[in-house]
This record gives sequence, structure tokens and C-alpha cells, in this order.
Amino acid sequence: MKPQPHWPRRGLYLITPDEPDTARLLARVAGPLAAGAALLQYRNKGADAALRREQAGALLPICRAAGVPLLINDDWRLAADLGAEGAHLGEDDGEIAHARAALGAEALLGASCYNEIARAEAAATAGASYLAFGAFFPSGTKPLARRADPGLLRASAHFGLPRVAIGGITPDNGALLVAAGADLLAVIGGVFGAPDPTAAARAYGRCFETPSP
Ligand SMILES: Cc1ncc(COP(=O)(O)OP(=O)(O)O)c(N)n1
Ligand SMILES: Cc1ncsc1CCOP(=O)(O)O
Ligand SMILES: [Mg+2]
Repeated sequence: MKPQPHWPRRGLYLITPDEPDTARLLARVAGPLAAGAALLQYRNKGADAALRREQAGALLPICRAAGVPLLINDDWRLAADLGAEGAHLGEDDGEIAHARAALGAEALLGASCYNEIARAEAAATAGASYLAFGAFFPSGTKPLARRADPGLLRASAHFGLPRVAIGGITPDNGALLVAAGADLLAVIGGVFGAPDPTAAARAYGRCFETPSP
């Protein structure tokens, strides 16, 4: 496989909240995006296909203007149709290998590995761009998410892919995941549930102040 283009492999990986109003979604995302997100994932579990297309399409120009890659949750075909940089796929969202074959070597394709090294192994072999583990902490967004141990981050270093941590991550608990090997911290509630989402997004920078292990 061709090496992937440069993309920020360390920092805050911002994920959108379930916001039904597109104008409001853009207004909510603008500040945190400008505050220093490495990646943005469009995720709206309450939207139908038409709204997802509308909202992801509306996010694309603001991501381009900010220089932040846009990934689409669950739906690599929508990412391809819109010309977004990539997609994030979980266990019910299709095969990384199919998405890679369709989108090409330059697409950013993330894989949920939950709490399983075997899943990480399979995703790495299939051509994933990064491996996501979690939930590491209780998540208000996804209360039933299975839980993972930070040791998994260390144990997956040998795949040579960026490791993403997700689930209940705050500016206060994120540093321990970075110390355990997380390259990117994926966050919804810690930013969009905060009284000042832009300040909250900026606060995650603290988690990355020590050099990566
Ligand atoms: C970066 C990142 N990691 C994990 C997930 C979860 O994906 P999935 O298990 O498919 O669950 P849903 O997000 O679809 O509810 C993610 N979206 N992003
Ligand atoms: C999609 C997902 N997968 C595991 S936890 C989670 C939700 C993350 O959101 P939050 O940062 O609010 O816990
Ligand atoms: Mg999914």
C-alpha cells in the first residue's frame, strides 16, 4: 500500500454531537474546530440518510477552511460521495478492506477495536489508518460502550499505526491515556457538553504537553 499523505497524528480528535439542526451544528463546531482539532468526525446517530448527507456536506467546507480532515462515521460510501478525507468504521459498519479498495490508499480509515488486540491486528492487516480503543471511562454519550484498559494502548504499539482513545475523556483524565500510548483523544461530551466548548477543546492540548512515549 502507498504511504498515506501527511495528516495530524497527535492531538484532539473532535467528534460531533447528535445535533438535528444543521445551522446549529455548524455554529457549535466552529469554535472547537478552530481551537485546535487534529481531525473532525461527523457522527449523528439520530439522523436519517438525507440529514447525514446534508450535515456532512455542510461541514466539509468549514473543515477545509480550517485545514482539518473530515471523517464520516459509519458510512464510507457517503465519505466517497462527498469527497471527505475518510471514514470511521465499527464492527457493524462494513469492512475496512472494502473501504480501502474503494477509496484508495490516501483515504483515512479508522477502525474501532474496542478492547480487543485481535481486532486491531485484523484492522491493521486490512489497511486501517488508525486503531481506536475504548471506552476508557464511563461515557455519557454511549453509556453501554464496552470498557477497555489503558494497557491495551501500550500493547498495540507494535502495529505502527496511530492509536486513538475514546470514551469519557476529559482534559483531566486524557493525559494518562497519552502516557499509555494514545496519539489522539476522541471526544464528544468533554467538548460539546462543556459550558465553553471552545475553551474545553483548547484544554485538551495540556494532555499532549509531555513528549509521546
Ligand atoms: C474514533 C472513534 N472510535 C470509536 C468509535 C465508535 O465506533 P462504533 O463502535 O461503530 O460506534 P458508533 O460511533 O457508530 O456508535 C467512533 N465512532 N470513533
Ligand atoms: C462513540 C463511542 N464509542 C465508545 S465511547 C463513545 C462515545 C464517546 O463520547 P464521549 O467523549 O462523550 O464519551
Ligand atoms: Mg459505527
